[in-house]
Amino acid sequence: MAFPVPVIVPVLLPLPLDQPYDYLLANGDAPSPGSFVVVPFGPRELLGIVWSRRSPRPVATARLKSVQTVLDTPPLPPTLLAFMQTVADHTLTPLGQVLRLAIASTSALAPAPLKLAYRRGPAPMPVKPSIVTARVLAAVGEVPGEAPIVAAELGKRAKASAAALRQLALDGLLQAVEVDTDGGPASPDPERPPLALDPQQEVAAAELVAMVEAKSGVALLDGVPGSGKTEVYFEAVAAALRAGRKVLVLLPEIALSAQWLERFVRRFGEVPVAWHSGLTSAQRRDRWRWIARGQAKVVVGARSALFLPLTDLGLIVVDEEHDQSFKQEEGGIYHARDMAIRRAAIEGCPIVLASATPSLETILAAGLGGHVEPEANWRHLHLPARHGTAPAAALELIDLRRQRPPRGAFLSVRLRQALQDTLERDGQSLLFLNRRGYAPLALCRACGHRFRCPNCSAWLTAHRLRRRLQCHHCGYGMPEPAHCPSCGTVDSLALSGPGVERVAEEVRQLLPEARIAVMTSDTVGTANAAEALVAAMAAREVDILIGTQMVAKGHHFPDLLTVGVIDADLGLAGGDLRASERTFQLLYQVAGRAGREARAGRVLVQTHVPDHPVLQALASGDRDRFLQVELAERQEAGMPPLGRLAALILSGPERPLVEKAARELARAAPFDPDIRVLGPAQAPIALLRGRWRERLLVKASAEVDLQAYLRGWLGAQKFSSKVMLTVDIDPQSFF
Ligand SMILES: Nc1ncnc2c1ncn2[C@@H]1O[C@H](COP(=O)(O)OP(=O)(O)OP(=O)(O)O)[C@@H](O)[C@H]1O
Ligand SMILES: [Zn+2]
Repeated sequence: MAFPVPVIVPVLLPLPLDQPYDYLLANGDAPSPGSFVVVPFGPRELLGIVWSRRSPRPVATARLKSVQTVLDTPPLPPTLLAFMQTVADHTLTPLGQVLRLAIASTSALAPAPLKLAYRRGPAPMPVKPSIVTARVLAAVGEVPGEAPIVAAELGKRAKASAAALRQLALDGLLQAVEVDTDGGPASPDPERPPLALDPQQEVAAAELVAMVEAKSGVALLDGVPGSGKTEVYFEAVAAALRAGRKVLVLLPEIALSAQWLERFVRRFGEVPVAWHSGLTSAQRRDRWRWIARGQAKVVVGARSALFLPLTDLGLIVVDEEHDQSFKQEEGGIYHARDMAIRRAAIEGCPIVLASATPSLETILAAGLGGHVEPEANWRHLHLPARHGTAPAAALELIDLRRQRPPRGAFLSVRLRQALQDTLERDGQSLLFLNRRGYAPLALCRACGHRFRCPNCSAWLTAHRLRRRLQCHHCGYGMPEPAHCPSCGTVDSLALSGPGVERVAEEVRQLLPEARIAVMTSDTVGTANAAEALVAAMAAREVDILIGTQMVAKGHHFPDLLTVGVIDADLGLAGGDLRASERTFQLLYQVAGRAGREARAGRVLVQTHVPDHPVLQALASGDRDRFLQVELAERQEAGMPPLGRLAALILSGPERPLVEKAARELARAAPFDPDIRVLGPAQAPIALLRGRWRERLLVKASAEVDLQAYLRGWLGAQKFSSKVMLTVDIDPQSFF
């Protein structure tokens, strides 16, 4: 006689741990890897998932605790489990922390709400049924086995009250059951007619469709703004849908993507399933379930969507692949574009990276720029011209050293005239300044005291609308002071430099008749507000839109004729490795908003350094030469993408402890002739949200297995509980 044998199941918990723990499951078959379970952990109960690999430190069976519940949520698919392991290995993030990314919210696991429904019950047909009874029984069908009908629907069809149905159930003529009525989202239809593609679009679309059919490949879809990149990759989306497979599209700031969604609906007739941080918990729950059950055919989302339990993927798209928002900097540091390439490989599907200004990483991998051979399986698809007749907008540099704005103002005469002309020609203008608030610096006129954040090494930014001084790193804020805290002088607050609010003030004085709107995360705090403002701009209810990088992204405003860049030099200061690359990307993208339809556009760029390579590249339109020069410089310096970097950041509330830990860590670095460890050095933002920060930078040549080196080094380190180590592989920011 066989006794039920308890099985041992490894369970991964969403904690910063690298390994699963073993648990016992009494009397049962081991649930498949990826299944959701609830287990005791210390005094708590935690949700975890069954992992595919046993704990490397086995514990005697007698001491193992038991799994409490196995949920009937669909298990995470094996490809997602493999992907999670890949992310953990690449980013040196504990596996359990990666799991946390994949189980975005536990409420998402709640089963679908059930509805009351009726089917035919066991009691025999009455000889003389009432009229209502006859109608109801006709509606549910004669045989007990038939599919139940939801109560409300049945009541309507048979013109019967809820009470009448209940009575019939008591009589056994009906049988009450509960059904899951969530049929999932409507499916986008690939068979709707696409736009007629122009020849260059046609060629690119055909290549992408071929990749979808071949189920592999990485394509850089490199097209100037307005060339129709979206329309082109929509054809690849259609091909994947026709093949019965699913599609994941990653967009930066999905909350801002109303125009993209509209175009999707025009092409496919239905909205895709959107996934982003602005969802309510009910929306999150429904959508997660649709995805887990395979009902969502197209999912569009911000970087977090990369960890959704999609199966049968036929295509991944990363739009605006160069965008900084794809890098998650906290709670598991990863780059969604780089990880998306890995997920595509695991899923066995192609991936499209779309951009008008690809990152140097992508340029290099695609073999563009002639530096190296493209990586195997990479393709470069080029759309060199705008769709339609609109010529590219003319770009003019305004040398602020010669054409100085009037005293106390920030717009040169040339730019002021352009705004006025545009208004008279009934066109719209866009002014871009990548700085929120009114002024970046607040100081006392009498003693020069500057206001800084108590929690961060940063100056406070003045926000006029709210009459407050604010820290953009930690959110600390204080009301505008009536007197100087240092010398006591009353009314001595001076605000220095421009932010978008101040530019808006200047434009309002200049063109009082113009309708002006400001677009920053302060003025449009929610996705709905952003959507409304974009709609107002598209509907010509705004003459001049002034904003931060929020205005640069993907918008298509047919009557936008003039783009003005208030301070092109802003991003060039500071000496960040990617300062030039990023400034070029941002300005090129903003410039691309001008003159997108019938009327020609122009772009005016104010700068103090018109000879800077970035500004010369913008003025000449020679992007590829600029990229060559940048790549050559990176090669010279051994910097990414031609070399590799990792940043180690130590932080904690007590400065001496952090500094000591950083020194000890540096001292313990193993020798390797191909690796240099730089630092420790105080971080540029030495105090952030009340934590002191020290940085080390690890620099290696491209062939080195940096992760292996770091694992060997960091694995042996012990830190005080008051010091935290954060590892940032391929860092994008260096603050
Ligand atoms: N073949 C086509 N037929 C009709 N309209 C098109 C076609 N291709 C593109 N368009 C239109 O041209 C505009 C620009 O296209 P789209 O936004 O796809 O370009 P893009 O390259 O993604 O631009 P950006 O990089 O600026 O976001 C859109 O309004 C789009 O609908
Ligand atoms: Zn702060």
